[in-house]
Amino acid sequence: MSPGISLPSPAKLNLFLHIVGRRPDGYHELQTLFQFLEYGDELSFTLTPDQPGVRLASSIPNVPDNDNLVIRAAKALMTLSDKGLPGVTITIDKRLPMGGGLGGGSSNAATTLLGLNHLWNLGLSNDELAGIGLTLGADVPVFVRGHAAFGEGVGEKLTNANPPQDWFVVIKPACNLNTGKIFSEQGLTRNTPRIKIAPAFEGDASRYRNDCEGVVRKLYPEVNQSLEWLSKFGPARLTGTGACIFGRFPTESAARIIWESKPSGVTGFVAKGVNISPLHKKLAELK
Ligand SMILES: C[C@](O)(CO)[C@H](O)COP(=O)(O)OP(=O)(O)OC[C@H]1O[C@@H](n2ccc(N)nc2=O)[C@H](O)[C@@H]1O
Ligand SMILES: Nc1ncnc2c1ncn2[C@@H]1O[C@H](COP(=O)(O)OP(=O)(O)OP(=O)(O)O)[C@@H](O)[C@H]1O
Repeated sequence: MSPGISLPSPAKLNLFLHIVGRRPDGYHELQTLFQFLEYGDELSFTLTPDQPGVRLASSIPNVPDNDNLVIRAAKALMTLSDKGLPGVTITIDKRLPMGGGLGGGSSNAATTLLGLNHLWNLGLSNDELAGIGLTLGADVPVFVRGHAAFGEGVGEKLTNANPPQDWFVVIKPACNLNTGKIFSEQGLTRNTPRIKIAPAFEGDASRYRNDCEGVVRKLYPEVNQSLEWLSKFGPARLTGTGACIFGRFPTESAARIIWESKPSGVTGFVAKGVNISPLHKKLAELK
């Protein structure tokens, strides 16, 4: 049996997302609050000393392996090392909807960076891994660092935060949504005044919003309908550029009661918000 490990690749929520400006390269400057969910994909890494290189046990639908963030992250690490590294087969057990604003691809990239740093004994620091992660996507660094955080810039300037670890009902409306398209919409709010990060948010993200919500609601009636339904029970909001939305509840049972009353055909899940990533909890157990 070849040595290997299995690691969680959790989802994130943007508890709020403000667009505060635009950089000369067209990217939007954000202020956001990231929290992890105790729910996500699972990645398994099996070393294959007799077979060099990195490969997926099976492909993800509609994502060529060379574009898969897992392969891109593994290759980025491989090129950094001059050691003869053993090959690895990576299995992705996907639970997170893709293109849902839950950061599944970015989280998979971060789990790969941390998992292979561990398995290959590369000794890279989380700062170094976050730097590599940023070249793969703006949301990768927060998953690498593994602590709930305020994100600024495009989300890479991180300040640790401790929002309440509530329970969430997450709904995936039946539409697929493209981040680039939402950020290029004319009607998008791009001038929300910057807020002072600490301690203004302490414990209460409910007075903040997601600036993408207006255009997403207009373009995707499915998102609008889901938000209308979920907001009957408390504040409900979009995560990232959507399409997923979430409602916050103080207890698991409160969240489950609402989940059980969902209209037929609605998909999603119930999960706890956590300030330390499940990935980092698992890695700490392995040390
Ligand atoms: C929406 C968030 O999930 C919030 O956490 C992230 O900001 C998404 O960041 P990301 O994963 O880097 O997004 P991508 O899917 O690579 O971005 C697709 C496209 O959206 C636009 N984009 C993305 C992020 C950003 N801050 N400003 C942008 O204008 C860019 O045109 C980019 O080419
Ligand atoms: N391992 C992967 N898992 C999911 N998507 C991947 C992966 N590798 C590449 N991708 C590509 O990335 C796109 C975005 O996927 P992801 O699940 O990260 O979306 P998201 O939840 O909207 O992320 P974000 O909140 O960062 O915008 C997918 O549509 C897919 O083409």
